[in-house]
Amino acid sequence: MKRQLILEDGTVFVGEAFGSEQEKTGEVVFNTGMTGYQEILSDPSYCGQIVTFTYPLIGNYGVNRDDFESIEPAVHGIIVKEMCDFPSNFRSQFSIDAFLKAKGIPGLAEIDTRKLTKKIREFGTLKGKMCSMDVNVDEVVHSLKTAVLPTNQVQQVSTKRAYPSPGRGNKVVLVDFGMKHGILRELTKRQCDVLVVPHNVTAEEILRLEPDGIMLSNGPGDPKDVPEAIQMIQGVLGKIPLFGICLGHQLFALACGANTEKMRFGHRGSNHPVKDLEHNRVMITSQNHGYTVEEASLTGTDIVVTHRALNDGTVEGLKHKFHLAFTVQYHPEASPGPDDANLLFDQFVNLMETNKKAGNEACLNA
Ligand SMILES: NC(=O)CC[C@H](N)C(=O)O
Repeated sequence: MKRQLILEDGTVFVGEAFGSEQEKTGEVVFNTGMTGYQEILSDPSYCGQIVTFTYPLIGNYGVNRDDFESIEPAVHGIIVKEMCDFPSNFRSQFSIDAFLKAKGIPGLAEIDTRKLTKKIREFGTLKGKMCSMDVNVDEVVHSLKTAVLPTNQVQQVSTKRAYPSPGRGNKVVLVDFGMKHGILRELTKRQCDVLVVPHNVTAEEILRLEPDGIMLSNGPGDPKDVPEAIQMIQGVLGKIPLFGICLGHQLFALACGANTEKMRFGHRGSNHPVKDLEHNRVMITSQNHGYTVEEASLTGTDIVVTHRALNDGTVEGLKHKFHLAFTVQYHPEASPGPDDANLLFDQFVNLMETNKKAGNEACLNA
């Protein structure tokens, strides 16, 4: 069966349909990872987006029960050059096609994904719609041009209620803005006693729990659409050690008085080189972001750049000059991708330990 992707600039890509028959609109983005499609399609930060894979063959090792980054995928569509119909792997339980059908997500194969990616690189991310062949293209283009992207993605994917992930180590409040489960796995691996809380938790609620640390997760959309989180961060900063990832990093920057801006086409993939400026080391990182912290806006704030993207020089890490708080724009939990930056979770545990030993003084006078 044929299906088409219609873009807001009028471009139409006709290919083979797979997955669900639902028609969905979204911001079309590309991911340059060579593996890890299951983690990518279940990463809640893709909420409302349609993901094109630049790697030409997707689906060959199937979908298994272990590699999900969320229970309900929030992505609005998947585009590939070639979809493997007969996956082969000892862990595979179903095909992408069967999985997407069950989850109401449309797929499109056999289109020129290089052409689509080049277009996005040149013009920036575009709104698009995955449609059947009998729609009126002009009408769809018109509706895409006037469509406003949603602003409530974090609300859609964040947990509705707090839930524990018990451990015997440091007490961590993990704020779920659309958390990848890899973050929870890394904290659990380090024996942390985690309480996952919804995105709209207040600073008072967190302080009442007396945690040893607070972790801000990744999440979808524009960080400026989550003002309640910015306020919460201002309320806990300097009182509890803090570690933020991706959306958490952007929210931290906003809370400290810096600014964020939308990038032309963002960073999505598991092969992004980042320089750790403090240790003069380069890491290959996993990334998925369309916004970035505007470097010029850091002047006059109390935060400094600790990491930088080597491809385009954008800010990839920050730390507070006076408080125990640091954040990264990339994904140290990997899943998918290289775990070069995994030690940041150890660094977070060390901060919590240091602060506890100092009777919380370290946090105030870092
Ligand atoms: N993975 C993330 O947390 C992404 C953050 C934000 N939604 C962005 O696109 O920049």
